Amino acid sequence: MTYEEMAPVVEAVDIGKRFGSTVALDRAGITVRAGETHALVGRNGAGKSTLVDILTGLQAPDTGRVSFGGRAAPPPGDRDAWRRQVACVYQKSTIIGALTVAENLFLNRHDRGAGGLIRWRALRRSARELLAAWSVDVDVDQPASALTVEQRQFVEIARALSFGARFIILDEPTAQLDGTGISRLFDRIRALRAQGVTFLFISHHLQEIYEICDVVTVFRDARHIVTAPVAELDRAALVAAMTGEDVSLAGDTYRPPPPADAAVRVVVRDLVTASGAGASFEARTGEVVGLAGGGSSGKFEVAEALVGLAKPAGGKVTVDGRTLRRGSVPDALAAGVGLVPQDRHRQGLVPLLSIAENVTMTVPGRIGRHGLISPARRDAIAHGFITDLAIKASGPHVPVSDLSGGNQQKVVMGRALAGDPKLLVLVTPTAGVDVRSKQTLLGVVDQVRGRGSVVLIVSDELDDLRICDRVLVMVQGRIVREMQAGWRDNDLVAAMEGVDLDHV
Ligand SMILES: Nc1ncnc2c1ncn2[C@@H]1O[C@H](COP(=O)(O)OP(=O)(O)OP(=O)(O)O)[C@@H](O)[C@H]1O
Repeated sequence: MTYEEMAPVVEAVDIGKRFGSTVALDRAGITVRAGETHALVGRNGAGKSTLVDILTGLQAPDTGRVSFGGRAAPPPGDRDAWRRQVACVYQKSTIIGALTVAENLFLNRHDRGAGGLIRWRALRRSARELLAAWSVDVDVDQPASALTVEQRQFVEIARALSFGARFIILDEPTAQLDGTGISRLFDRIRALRAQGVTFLFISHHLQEIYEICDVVTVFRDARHIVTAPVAELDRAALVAAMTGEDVSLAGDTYRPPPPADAAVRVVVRDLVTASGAGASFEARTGEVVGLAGGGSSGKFEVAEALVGLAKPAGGKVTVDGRTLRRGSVPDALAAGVGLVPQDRHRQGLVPLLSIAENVTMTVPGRIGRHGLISPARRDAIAHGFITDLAIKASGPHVPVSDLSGGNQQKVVMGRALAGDPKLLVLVTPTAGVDVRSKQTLLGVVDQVRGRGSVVLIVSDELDDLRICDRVLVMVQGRIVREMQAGWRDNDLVAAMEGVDLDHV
């Protein structure tokens, strides 16, 4: 039997799925063959997550059929049968932090001894054996909350394999990893692939697709557009398939820096976070400053202390001469700070409220007076953002929970912009956003700087940092380098890793 004749690991044919008037999938499908690492790409709202829900049995399709290894998928409610076929490792953990790693691995399938008692020693041993079998080096007795993102992903993969599944879906697995974490994940994917595990890999980072995947499937507007070996679809063709148009993503990113005598608007003086990271810097009218660094650099802690999400241990922040009250987001908002936080699920949005309610939440003054809200004004503001940020939604009243992940991120951006901020702090602003929308979001930064505001971009994404006038690089809780626009990628990456290429 040739490779092509072998039944695919998974095949989804003619899948249709609607949510009310929204068509999420329109006779779409995918075929994934044994041993390949298969990428699924598409713009925000193209239908990727909906397909994943259908492939993992979390949602039933309206039409079409799914089969695994040539056999029809299990009935909808039979979770155990689905788990034996497929698992998805999501960006959001499905691990329970309060339980140990061992308990998480064998949750609800404890090996019970006489009298129905859980045999803890046996359970821990099985957990250790399981992780050892897949070369995952993690202490099974520690609480799962102590795991890093990377370890958590490995534990979730091992758990999936222990149910018998040899087909694993990774949903934007690199989104929360730094450079070294990503290479370790890729090493593991390659090793598992050699052991016969098949992956479906979802990512908005196209270079990752070329690095780790063999085959790519593109969805656009709820439809399957193309499936091809990655070697046969270059970057331009891939983006064209995703967007339906010939686009050049390059573009001239150089802008002249603000004049040296531009007024200083933001001063961060000796800011120290609870964990001991620190930063001091100033920013001028119209300046875009990057704050970069790897996983343990402390950049996120500094950003949280700066905007009041966490209480700093010391130092002060002033915006246009006004000192922000420590640890107070309301005070930061009142002083004209706009924020796109790192965790949009916890700090970003109220899912059940509409786009309009979410984007105007922090600016009651703009949508009414004396406590009376003008729905028309609110909708007008939301309409503006839906157009400017290219949010894929039928209108301003759609609840944010109905939007795809990338479109939710754009709503968070809209909310940060709604107050016409003097200082806009963007933490990993393009996480989960498709290549084209990334341009739109970063283009918005240009408009904000054009109005004289200061923008702080906290990220380790080179595309985010490229639009900055200068980038402050943090390593182990300190700013160690300042790099002016025009840096070379290698130099910035080396600086973030704590290596100085000029001196080696
Ligand atoms: N529960 C739901 N209710 C209503 N509409 C939904 C629901 N889930 C998804 N949709 C809609 O279905 C479409 C496809 O969404 P999906 O989440 O599958 O996109 P995606 O390709 O995963 O996008 P992203 O890259 O942003 O994660 C979108 O228009 C979305 O708004």
